[in-house]
Amino acid sequence: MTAPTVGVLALQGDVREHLASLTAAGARAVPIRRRPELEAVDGLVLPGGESTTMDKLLTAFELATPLRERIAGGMPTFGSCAGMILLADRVVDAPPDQRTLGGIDMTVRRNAFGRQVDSFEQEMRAPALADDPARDEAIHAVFIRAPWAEEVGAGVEVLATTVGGRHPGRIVAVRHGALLATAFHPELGADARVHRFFVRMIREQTGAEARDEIART
Ligand SMILES: NC(=O)CC[C@H](N)C(=O)O
Repeated sequence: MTAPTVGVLALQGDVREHLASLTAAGARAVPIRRRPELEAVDGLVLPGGESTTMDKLLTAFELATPLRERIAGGMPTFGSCAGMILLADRVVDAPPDQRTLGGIDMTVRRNAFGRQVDSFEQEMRAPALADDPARDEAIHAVFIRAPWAEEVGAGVEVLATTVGGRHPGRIVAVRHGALLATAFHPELGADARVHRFFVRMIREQTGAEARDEIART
């Protein structure tokens, strides 16, 4: 199968790192700033950065509505950190006028782990994200002013929770259908497992669409 084309929203945040991780995961990775570029991708990454700023830039670049439509239409989308906030249906501890793109039935708390100085790294068990789920390998997770999911709806699969530290047991990776979110930054460092997981999600989705198309004709 040819490599899926995966966009990285390139308005703000750590775009370059996601492009590199997606390439390492076998995708054709492209930065996205305009609507026609968005229409050409099989999946999209919403990078970390600052969700309030991204919200404003999405409106300024006239991307908010087309993005909401594509996400609602089933485009596989992966949000990390600020991107996780953008994918949440509900946000707490955010400015009252902050909007999200939505899609994942969860409430996310912004800056939940504390301020910038409270940023931390830890090894987490996340077998669902591994290349081989039978091998329970630890994932090295980097949290930078990260959110957590305060509550998730019935259709949301929890993929990872924090261990130890000041805030153990917090939900920091979820999947809801074609949508994936992590509170941490898998694009920092050489481990492309989360991006490979996302590329597999896109391949599953495009494979299913191709089978539907054949069934219709
Ligand atoms: N590293 C990050 O993406 C931080 C997210 C940031 N705290 C926000 O609210 O958007």
